[in-house]
Amino acid sequence: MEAARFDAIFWADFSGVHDTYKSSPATAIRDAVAFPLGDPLVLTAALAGATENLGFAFSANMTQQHPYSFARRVATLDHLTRGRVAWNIVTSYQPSAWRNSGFDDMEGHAKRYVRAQEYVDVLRKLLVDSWEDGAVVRDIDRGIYADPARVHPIAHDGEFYRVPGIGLTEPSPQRMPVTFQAGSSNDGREFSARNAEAMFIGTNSPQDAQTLISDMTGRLSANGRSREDIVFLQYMAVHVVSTEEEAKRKHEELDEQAGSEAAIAFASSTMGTDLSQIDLDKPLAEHNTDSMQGILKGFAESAEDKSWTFRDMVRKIGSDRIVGTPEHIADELQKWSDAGVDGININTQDVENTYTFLEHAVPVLQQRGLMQREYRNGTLRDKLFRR
Ligand SMILES: Cc1cc2nc3c(=O)[nH]c(=O)nc-3n(C[C@H](O)[C@H](O)[C@H](O)COP(=O)(O)O)c2cc1C
Repeated sequence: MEAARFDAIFWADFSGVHDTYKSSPATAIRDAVAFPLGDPLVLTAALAGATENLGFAFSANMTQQHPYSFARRVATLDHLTRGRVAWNIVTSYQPSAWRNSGFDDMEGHAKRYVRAQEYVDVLRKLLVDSWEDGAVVRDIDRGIYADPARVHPIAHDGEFYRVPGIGLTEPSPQRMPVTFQAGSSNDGREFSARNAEAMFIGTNSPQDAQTLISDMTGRLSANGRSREDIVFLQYMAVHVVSTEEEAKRKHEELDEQAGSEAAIAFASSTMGTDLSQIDLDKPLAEHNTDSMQGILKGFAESAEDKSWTFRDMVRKIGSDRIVGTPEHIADELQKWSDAGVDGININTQDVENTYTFLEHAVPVLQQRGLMQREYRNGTLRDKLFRR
């Protein structure tokens, strides 16, 4: 990926099993639905020394670790990678994840974003405010490592967290990891407008992306930020094939996967609804969920006659896709770029397809100016924002 000059690799992550479907973890275990899961932060540490420019974006939800220890781990990774880490701030729609961390149950949608805000605030205080610039003196002659007058306790006493002390880690190249966020409900957008430097979007068309970006531009400005302070990344599965016949076969194979029990189990968790209890051909209409609201609403509203069914939604959660020759892929991605989307979170779905993409699609995308040919210097933040 680094040879192809990707900005970053992204690891999704969960801290529970997807067990909403049939009220059981059996399907997730049998069909390996986001299971088993290693720890992306540990993987990042292992890959730090094998790479120089590739960014590492990982999801981490706020139930998993207290912000004090998470701040230390993230800062250590930022040191190890010399400023190449990004954190996808996840509020977690998975009841099992909350229970695994000692909560009786998952908190409600709005409250999860309130908790996430405080979590981010604590992280920022520890990583940015606690140590002033210049606090590290490292004066061997005078025997001084750091100036105590420039390292401050954060004295945080909030609704969810209490952290009186100082950050434990020496300031890292980026201090705060680049912040990603993927929720697109009203609360999710407000949260992104305040905190995110990258937003994952799962809109249904370049036009819908344009509408979302324009809505976000207003929200950013209401928070004293601007369009230039954030990048929008549409997520998309991409499959390289060389003929129409091959494309047809690939679509059939992917349709089959998208309708599989594994896909339904994952969608059940995402939608907060046991889909084994629902006629999948029923229109989604006004389905309400405490789980993933933004994408569901965007999807339901994208069909003017509101005719999308639960089965269509399962497919959508399995990811929109482009299947075609490298030139076709470039034409399609150009449409997203023209709509103002800054990048694509490409899901190549399996290792073989990843290599096919690297070999055949990347050169065409680079030729069209849709992918970079060289990295910029600096941290991941410098690279993403062309500083
Ligand atoms: C591209 C993308 C990646 C996501 N990755 C994760 C993840 O790794 N772990 C997780 O628990 N949720 C993940 N989510 C879910 C979001 O963090 C968020 O909870 C969800 O989109 C619901 O937010 P909303 O109700 O505000 O729209 C992801 C969502 C998207 C679109």
